[in-house]
Amino acid sequence: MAAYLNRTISMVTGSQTSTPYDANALTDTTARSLQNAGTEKSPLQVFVRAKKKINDIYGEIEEYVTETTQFIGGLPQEIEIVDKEEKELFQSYVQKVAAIREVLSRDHMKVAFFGRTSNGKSSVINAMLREKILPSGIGHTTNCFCQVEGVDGQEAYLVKEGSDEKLSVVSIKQLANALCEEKLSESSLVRIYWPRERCSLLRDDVVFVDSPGVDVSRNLDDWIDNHCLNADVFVLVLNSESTMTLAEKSFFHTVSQKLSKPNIFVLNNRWDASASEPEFQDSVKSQHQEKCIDFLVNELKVSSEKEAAERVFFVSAKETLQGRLQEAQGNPAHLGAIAEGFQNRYFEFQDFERKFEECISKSAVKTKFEQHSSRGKSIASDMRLMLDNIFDRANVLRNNKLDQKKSLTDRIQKTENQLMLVTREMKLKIHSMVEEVEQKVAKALNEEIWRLGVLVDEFNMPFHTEPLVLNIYKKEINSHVEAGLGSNLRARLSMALAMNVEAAQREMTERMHALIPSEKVAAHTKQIVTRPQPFEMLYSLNCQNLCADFQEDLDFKFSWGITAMIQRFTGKAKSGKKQAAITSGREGANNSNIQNILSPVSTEVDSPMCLMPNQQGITQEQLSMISRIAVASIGSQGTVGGLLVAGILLKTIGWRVLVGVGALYGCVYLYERLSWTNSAKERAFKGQYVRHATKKLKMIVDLTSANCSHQVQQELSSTFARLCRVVDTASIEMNDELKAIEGSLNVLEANQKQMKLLRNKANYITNELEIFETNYIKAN
Ligand SMILES: Nc1nc2c(ncn2[C@@H]2O[C@H](COP(=O)(O)OP(=O)(O)OP(=O)(O)O)[C@@H](O)[C@H]2O)c(=O)[nH]1
Repeated sequence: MAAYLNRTISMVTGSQTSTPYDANALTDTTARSLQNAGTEKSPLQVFVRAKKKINDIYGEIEEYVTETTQFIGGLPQEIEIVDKEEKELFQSYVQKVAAIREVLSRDHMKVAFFGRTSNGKSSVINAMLREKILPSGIGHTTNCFCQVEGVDGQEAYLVKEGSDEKLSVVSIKQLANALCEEKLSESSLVRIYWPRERCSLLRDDVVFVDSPGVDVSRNLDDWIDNHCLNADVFVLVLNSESTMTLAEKSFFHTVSQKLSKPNIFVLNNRWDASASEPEFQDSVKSQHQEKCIDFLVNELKVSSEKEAAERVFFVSAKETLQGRLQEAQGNPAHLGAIAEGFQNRYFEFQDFERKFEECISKSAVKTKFEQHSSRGKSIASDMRLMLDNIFDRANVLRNNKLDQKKSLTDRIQKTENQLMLVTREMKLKIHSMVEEVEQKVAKALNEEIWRLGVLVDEFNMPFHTEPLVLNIYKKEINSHVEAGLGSNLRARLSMALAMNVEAAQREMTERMHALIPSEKVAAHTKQIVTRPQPFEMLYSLNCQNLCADFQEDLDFKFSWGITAMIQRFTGKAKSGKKQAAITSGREGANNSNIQNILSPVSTEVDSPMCLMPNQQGITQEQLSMISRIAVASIGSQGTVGGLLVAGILLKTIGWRVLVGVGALYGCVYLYERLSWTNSAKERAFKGQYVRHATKKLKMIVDLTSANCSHQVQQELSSTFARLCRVVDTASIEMNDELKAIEGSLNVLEANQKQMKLLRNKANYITNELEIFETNYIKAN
């Protein structure tokens, strides 16, 4: 081993100063360090390093593809920037990379040996492996394809084609037996796993394929298809004792047809035989050399003449193996029965090995890793392209979302401003409408009150002074007046008012709808609870309560009686002043007494009119009392006075005139007394009622008009409030929408950031592969 290393180093460095045997003098440590140096400088290390590097890069690619696929798969559904097909495409890249990594892990440098039976193919492999692994012997020993490859651990085993069973192999004899145990098809493959540690070539991932002799089979096409297509180097093992046969030539013709420029080495084996005839050695060698070069250059056209000269060797596998086995035991290689010229043949074998290593390493790196590298670059570029597309789509979506956000923000702002404006305007509108309604109702009610007499005259229920009947009459006349007034007011006002209210509501609705996005108007309009019936004004006159304190006075009163006269005179004098007082005090009276008047409780209290003082501080009751005293004083007490008055009158006017006047007075009295019938009483009742009701109704004009205006205000305010709620709901929805858009934007931006990162990673991977190609493929 040490000698081999020494020579290898000499050949690599070009130094010829030390002999192979000088290595014996080297210490173990020096030998080991040389061995390491040799290993590190071995051309096979290029493949080993390249394999490690491309494996590392593919590890990164796998990580990258997995990360990207997970990222794409995890993109939220609502962000519709990736469809199902794309996700599946990304997923397919994970599988592709896994498959490439699987192939990569199995990538090795493969050398296949072909030649006629017994040319020494197995012997050459054994010599290269420095151990007798494959059985060799006279006759046809290799009856199927045998692939020798390294395996971790100490145990050697073989696996036959179509089986997973590991058959343990300890010795060569066992292996030979195992191979012969059953009849194997000549193109079937037996894999022999040999501990890597026992052979540097196996450690460096070189796989050896031994074949049955090309002269024993006609299925050469199958051989090539099954075992040769991924071979990096072919070694044609010839028997230097004879010439190249047609079978050998035709096999390699087929190989060169199926593969583009295969790397072919030609080993003229058994060259030790030439030692017995040294006089013909050179001429035979040059003949063989010429033919082999011609075969490679002119027939197969796989290499130039210069290259071909470097690929033809004259060796002795048998001797080399023997020498190496001696070395392994610590003996010189030449120990034992070795023919003349061993040293040169041994050197030539080593030369072959070095060139073979250079060639196979270069070839395998190029054929295997160049493909992986370009596939890796294409995967990275595909991923980057897909990410670019998705990124662009995300950008379009983001710009859309930004536009949406802007228009929605503007819309919300505009809605808020408009809502304030419309609210202000609607407040004014409602206020003016309310005032208008108040005025209209007051005017209409006043007019109706002035026409109350007509309404009362229309009441034609039979009248009777009997108290029970009179009570019913009063109730009915109250109802009649209430209903009549109500219907008159409705006829005059309701239609116009309702139309005004509806017009105002329509305007409100239109103004408010203008604040809601058009697409939402329909949905929101449904939410507005519309009134089942159109707006109708209620005039709560409640005459029953209002006139509950009405007290009729149906006693006969002589119109020329003293009391009536006093009342007439005092009434005329004071009527103007009284009317003014009532008008000016009405406001205050209304405010203080109106609730009492309208409320049922007011019926139980004394009539305000009964208690109302006149302008001189005398009540009606007091007035009546005075007139009664005056009559009584004349009728009962004043005999003297009466006589005195009569005497004065008699003396002044004359008794005839006095009697005439008295008779006339009596007639008038009689007339009035007789005409005080039921219908006269009814008229008197109605007159009194009209006066009373007019007085009472005038007191509630303001309240009624205020009540009506309040109804309008209520109606319009509630409509406006409902519309405000609708606008508020729409605003809330718009705000929610805005939040959702902002959320989507955040998600999009975060995803775009991640996409950029992944794109950069793809660039990094491409860059790594470029460097790999520069260092390992273009440098070769
Ligand atoms: N003298 C001499 N004999 C050799 C040499 N190489 C191989 N032999 C012998 O030739 C015989 C056949 O060798 P193998 O290695 O089995 O030849 P092979 O091409 O593998 O034969 P098959 O497996 O039958 O195809 C064996 O007896 C070897 O010892 C050599 O370089 N010189």
